[in-house]
Amino acid sequence: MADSSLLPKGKFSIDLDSSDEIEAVTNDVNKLSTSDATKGHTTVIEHEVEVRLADLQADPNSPLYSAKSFDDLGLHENLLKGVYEMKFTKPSKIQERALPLLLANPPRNMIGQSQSGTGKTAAFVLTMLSRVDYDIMAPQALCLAPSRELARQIMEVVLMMGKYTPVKAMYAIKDSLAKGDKIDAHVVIGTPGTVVDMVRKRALDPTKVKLLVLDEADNMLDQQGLGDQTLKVKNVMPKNCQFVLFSATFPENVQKFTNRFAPEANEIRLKASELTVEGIKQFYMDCKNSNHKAEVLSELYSLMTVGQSIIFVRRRDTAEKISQQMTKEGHAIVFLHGQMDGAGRDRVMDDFRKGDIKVLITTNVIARGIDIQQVNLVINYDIPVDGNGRPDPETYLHRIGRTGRFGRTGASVNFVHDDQSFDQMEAIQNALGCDIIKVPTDDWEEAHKILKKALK
Ligand SMILES: Nc1ncnc2c1ncn2[C@@H]1O[C@H](COP(=O)(O)OP(=O)(O)OP(=O)(O)O)[C@@H](O)[C@H]1O
Repeated sequence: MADSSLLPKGKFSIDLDSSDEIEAVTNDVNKLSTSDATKGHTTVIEHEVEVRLADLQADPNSPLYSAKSFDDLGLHENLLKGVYEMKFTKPSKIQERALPLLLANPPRNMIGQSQSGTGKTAAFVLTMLSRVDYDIMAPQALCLAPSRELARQIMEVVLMMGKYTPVKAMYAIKDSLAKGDKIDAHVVIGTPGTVVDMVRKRALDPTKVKLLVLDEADNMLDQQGLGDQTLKVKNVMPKNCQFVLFSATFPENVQKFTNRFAPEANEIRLKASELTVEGIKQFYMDCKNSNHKAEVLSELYSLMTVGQSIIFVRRRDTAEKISQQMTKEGHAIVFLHGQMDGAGRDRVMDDFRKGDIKVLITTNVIARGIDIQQVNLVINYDIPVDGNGRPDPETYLHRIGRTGRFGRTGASVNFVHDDQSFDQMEAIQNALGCDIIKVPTDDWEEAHKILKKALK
């Protein structure tokens, strides 16, 4: 059968040093509800943001800079139509560097790192949509993400970018497939446990998969978390499958796994000093004790006019408790954590995306990947620590990266309330080499002034 993929034929060579420089289709996404909000949110960008973005995209030191246009990246015209309809005018650095390497033949593995909010999703979605042979209705590109929320968001991007292609995409997330049904789609977006389950039940045939993408790859390979399931998925992939790993962070302890997972990969890496996003101003507030944190939070929200914000806590019960307290005080707030059922999580996320709800309180379950451009404040109510209680700079970066998306500005505020939490924050600050500035809790006028300036 003729190959009807959207790959440019014979256009690229593999060369790491080259880095310098319809009617839509099947919306059958396993009948799960998806939000309309993401469709609109990239299309309406305020004038100020546009000006700032144009400046950044012209600045060679910015991660949003590129010398090329999307037209130069060898993408099929049907994909370019999708990209331009999303109002993407120029690629970011990671898109410009990664796409030619990802699309080159023979396919080569990729380990790609770029700051939060710099457009990694488009890089791998365009690769998936380019590699698929649309004449064959079988899973050929599989993308794994750490949460159903992120899988749903990636699906939205697949459907928008693939609007002028005949792509059919389906979910492999919990409850997405009725009993006895099978995945018949070109592109599959899922979470690793459910993919393993579907393969075991023969609902997902992995034999024609050409491309496996791990979004948030360091998280997906974490040996104390999803690593086991992700490896099981890898083990059923065909021999010549291309492995593509993307994240904003690749901590040292997962590097040996990433290199083993994706051998001989083209690698695009960041230096430690490049990890933080310049547009996100970082603050902390020194609270007297853990009860005082709740008071400071209330005070903060009664004083500030915040666009949308996410509050991160360590424990699910804290999320519920604070949500109840703030609801009583009249704030439109919802909580989301991993113990809730899928439909409940989807509802919360959709309401938040639409902007109906302004404040979302959550655990690390959505610390990564979630892209809501209106979020301009992230609060670390609890400083992020890993499974062993040690300060966790990677999770910190991902959490604060929920704001300051693609050149936008935002603020993050850390709550500390004792020596231990202060030391944890300081350890994160030192690890990332960033400045976290104090905002007083005893002078609200001053606090208001500082934060208002940052949130402008
Ligand atoms: N070339 C572009 N021009 C304009 N906007 C873009 C471009 N590429 C991506 N975006 C937008 O930038 C935002 C961030 O992109 P994306 O979610 O892919 O970031 P990311 O690098 O995956 O971040 P994270 O590490 O947090 O997952 C999205 O809203 C996306 O639509």
